[in-house]
Amino acid sequence: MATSSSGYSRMFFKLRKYANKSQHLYHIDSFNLVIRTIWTSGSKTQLQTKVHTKSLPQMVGVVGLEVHAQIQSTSKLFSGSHVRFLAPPNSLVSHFDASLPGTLPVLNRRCVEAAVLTGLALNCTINRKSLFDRKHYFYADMPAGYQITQQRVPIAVNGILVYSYFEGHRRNQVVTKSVKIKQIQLEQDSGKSLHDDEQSQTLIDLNRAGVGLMELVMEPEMCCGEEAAAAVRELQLILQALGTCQANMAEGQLRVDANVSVHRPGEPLGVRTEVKNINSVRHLAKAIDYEIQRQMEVLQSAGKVLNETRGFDSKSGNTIPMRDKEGLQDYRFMPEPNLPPLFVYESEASLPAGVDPAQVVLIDRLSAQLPELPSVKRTRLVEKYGMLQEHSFTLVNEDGLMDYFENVVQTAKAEPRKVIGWVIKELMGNLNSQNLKVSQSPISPCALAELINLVEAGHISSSTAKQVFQEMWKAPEKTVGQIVKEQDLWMINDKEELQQICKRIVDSHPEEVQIIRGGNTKVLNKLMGKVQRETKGRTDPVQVRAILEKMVS
Ligand SMILES: Nc1ncnc2c1ncn2[C@@H]1O[C@H](COP(=O)(O)OP(=O)(O)OP(=O)(O)O)[C@@H](O)[C@H]1O
Ligand SMILES: [Mg+2]
Ligand SMILES: [Mg+2]
Repeated sequence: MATSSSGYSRMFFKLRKYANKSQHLYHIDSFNLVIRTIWTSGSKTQLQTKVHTKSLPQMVGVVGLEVHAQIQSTSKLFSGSHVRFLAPPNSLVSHFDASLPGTLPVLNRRCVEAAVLTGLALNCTINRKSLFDRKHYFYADMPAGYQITQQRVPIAVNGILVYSYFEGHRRNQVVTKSVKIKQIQLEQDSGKSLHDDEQSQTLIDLNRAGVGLMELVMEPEMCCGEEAAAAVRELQLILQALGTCQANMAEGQLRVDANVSVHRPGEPLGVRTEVKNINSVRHLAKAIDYEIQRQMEVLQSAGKVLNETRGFDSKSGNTIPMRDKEGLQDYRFMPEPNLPPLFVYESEASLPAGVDPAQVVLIDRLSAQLPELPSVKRTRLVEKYGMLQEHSFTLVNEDGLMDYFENVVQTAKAEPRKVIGWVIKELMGNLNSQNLKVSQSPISPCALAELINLVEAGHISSSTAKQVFQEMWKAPEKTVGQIVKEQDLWMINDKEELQQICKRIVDSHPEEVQIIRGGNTKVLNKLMGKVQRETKGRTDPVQVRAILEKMVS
C-alpha cells in the first residue's frame, strides 16, 4: 500500500494537531512493518526523513493431517459382519450395522490389537484405559445418527512419525524430518452414498458401515505438500509392514484430510481449511500447495481465510469449497453407554486375578510381533550391501522389491552393487513402463541371477545381457541358456577369432588409423564401435581395445 505524497501530507497535518512529544505511525503492508516517527520541538513539527523499515518474515504454510486408516480385519469393529472391498451392495450388513433397535456393539479384539500395534510402531504411549464416545451427525449412510469414536481418551497418544524425501538438483539428497502424532483413535467407518444423477436419487450401501478405522491425528508441523506426501507414504509403508491396514488410497483404505493454514513464523497459527476427497499421495501434495498459495493470495489482498471444508478437483488441480457445514456443526459428544472402558494390559503378569490372558490385549505380546520397519530395513540395506541411501528408498518403497533384490543377491555370484543396477534400471524400468507390480514380473529373481552369473563368468557381454533381458521379458517360458543359444549370443572369447575381426576393421578404415597414429586416440572408440556392431556386442570391450591399440601402434 504505497502512500502518495498528498496522502502523506494529509496524514502529517492531521497528526500534528495531536502531536506532543513524538508519535509512531504503524503501517502494515503485506510484507513490511514501516515505523514512521514524527518529532515535535516546540511549535515546529518536523517529519523525520529517517524511516525504519523492518522486514516481516515471509508467510509460510502450516499443514496438519488427519489420516483415516481402515483396519485390516476380517470383521467389523463392533459386529461380526465380514469386511470385503467390492462385495455386492448391502451384502455385508448385520442388524447392528443397520442400527436396528435392541442391537449392541461387541468390540473386535483384532481391531484393538491393530491400533495398539500401530501405536507401538509410531512410538506412541498406549493408554491402558481408553473410552468410547458418540459423535452425532446426520448422514443417510450412518443409520444410527452417530459414530462411535474415541474423543476424550483415545487408545494411543504422543507418537512420532519420521519421514524422508529427496532434494537437490538430482533429487538425491535425503532430507529426514518428523511429525508428532497427537493421537490414534478407534472409530467406525460410515456407509457409502451413491448418487444417481439420472434418476435423481441416492442409494445407500452399508457394507462399509461399522468397518474399523484408526484415525491418526498429526500436529500442525509440516509446511508443504512434499512433506505431507512423504509422511503419508512412510505411514503407508509402516501400516503395510504391520499388516494393520492395506493403505491403498485409491481404494479408500487410507483417507487423508489435509488441514492447511498460513501465517508468519512467530505469529499465532492462521485459520485452517480442511481439504478432503484426496485419493492419492500425488494429489495430496498438489492440493496442499494449491491451498497454501490460495490462502496467501487471499491474505495479501486483505481478504479473510474461512474455516471451511474444501474438496480437491484433480482435473483443475484446485481446491473448491464443499457445501458441507461441518465447521458449524455441534457433534453433541457423549459417552457411549453400551461400551465399557477399554483396558489393555502390559503383560500377563499385570493381569487382574481371574482375567483370561487369551481374551485381552497384551502390549508385550504385540511388541514382540513388531516386524522390521521400513526405516530399519533401509539402514540394514545400506550397511549390509553398501548401497546408496537413495537406492535403499527405491527398494523399500516399492512393494516386494527388497525381497526380490535379496533373492537375486543370494543366488547371483556378483557384487550387490551390480545387482542393484539390474534391479533398479532394467527390472523397474520395464515394470514401470508396463505399469506392473514386482509380483507380476515375468522374470523371476532366480532367472535374473542366472543372467547376471553368465555376465560375471564372461559367457556373455553386459550389452548382450541387456538384450537377453528383453528377450526373457517377452518369453518368460524360455531359460536364459536357451535364449543365448538360439540367438547365438555367446561371447567371442577365442583370441584368434577376435584378432581376425579387429584386423578386418583396421584394414577397412585406413583414414581413422592414420588419425590415431597422428595422436588422436579418441578415434579408437570409433573402431571399437565397429567391432561391437559386427559382433553384435558379443565381445569384451577391454579385450578389443587392447588388440586394436596394439594393431594401430
Ligand atoms: N492452524 C492450523 N493449521 C493447519 N492445521 C491445523 C491447524 N490447527 C489444527 N490443525 C490440524 O487440524 C487437525 C485437527 O484434527 P482433529 O481431529 O483434532 O479435529 P477436527 O478436524 O475438528 O475433527 P474431525 O475432522 O475429526 O471431525 C489436526 O491434524 C491438526 O494438526
Ligand atoms: Mg479428526
Ligand atoms: Mg478434521
